[in-house]
Amino acid sequence: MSTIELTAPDGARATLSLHGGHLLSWRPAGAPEQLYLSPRSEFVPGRAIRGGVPVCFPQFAERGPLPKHGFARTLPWELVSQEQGRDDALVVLRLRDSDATRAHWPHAFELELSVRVGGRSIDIELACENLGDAPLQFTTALHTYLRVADLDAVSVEGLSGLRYFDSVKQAEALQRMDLLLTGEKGVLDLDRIYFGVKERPLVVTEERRQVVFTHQGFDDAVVWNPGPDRCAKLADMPPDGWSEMLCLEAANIGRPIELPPGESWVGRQSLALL
Ligand SMILES: O=P(O)(O)OC[C@H]1O[C@H](O)[C@H](O)[C@@H](O)[C@@H]1O
Repeated sequence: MSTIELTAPDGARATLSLHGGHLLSWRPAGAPEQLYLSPRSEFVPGRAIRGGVPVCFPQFAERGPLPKHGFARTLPWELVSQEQGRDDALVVLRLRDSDATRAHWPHAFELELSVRVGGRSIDIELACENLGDAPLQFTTALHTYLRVADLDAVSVEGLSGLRYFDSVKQAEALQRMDLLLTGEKGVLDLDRIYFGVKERPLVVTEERRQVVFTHQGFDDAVVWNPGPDRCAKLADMPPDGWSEMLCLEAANIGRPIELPPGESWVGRQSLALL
């Protein structure tokens, strides 16, 4: 599979795959790998990579008639540009409509994924332009798999007061506390869509490490960990893989993005290692 290596002058690095327009690895300057990539992931055309940052587009999960999470994560993307700045490195990838996309979704569109890495942060930007002459509508997510040493020691802050849909219990609930302890027994098998997160920063803490997630253009956030039982059923995950990852996804699910002809939408997820 074709991969692209980005290296900023300060040594911060990222690796992307043209398959799926998929960010596979992020190593901030002077720090180890921050993303989880399953050692059992398949890297074959037509299948999604397990880990990194899959692009869910134009449908999140099974909330519609399209294949799960849409088609963007399973198709080949093109390289548009790659450059090194004074203190960062940037790559832009593109996916345009094709026979493969029109077989599922009858729209002319251009999707661009831009990744900028430098210092202790990474910006992942997804843009969609409607190239057709009819309006289009989509849901989307940047499905980021954060690597953690031990899920039991991880907490997420920034979600208090938000409504969420619990996809495991198939029920809505309110997040009362600011702290979400991801490894707690009652919380394992965590699959929640938090609505109206907007630009609130979400802070993931694990012992002395903190990663701050900030979003622009995304209204919602998904927190997902399969837990041991569901993980055992995922052929592309090792049995204990669930304890080494936490997905924190920037998403637009509750209110699909509607684009009139010629209009564009842009969403950005930034991760900073403190
Ligand atoms: O296994 P995948 O198709 O990659 O989906 C992985 C997960 O993605 C999201 O986080 C959804 O909320 C989950 O319900 C889903 O299980």
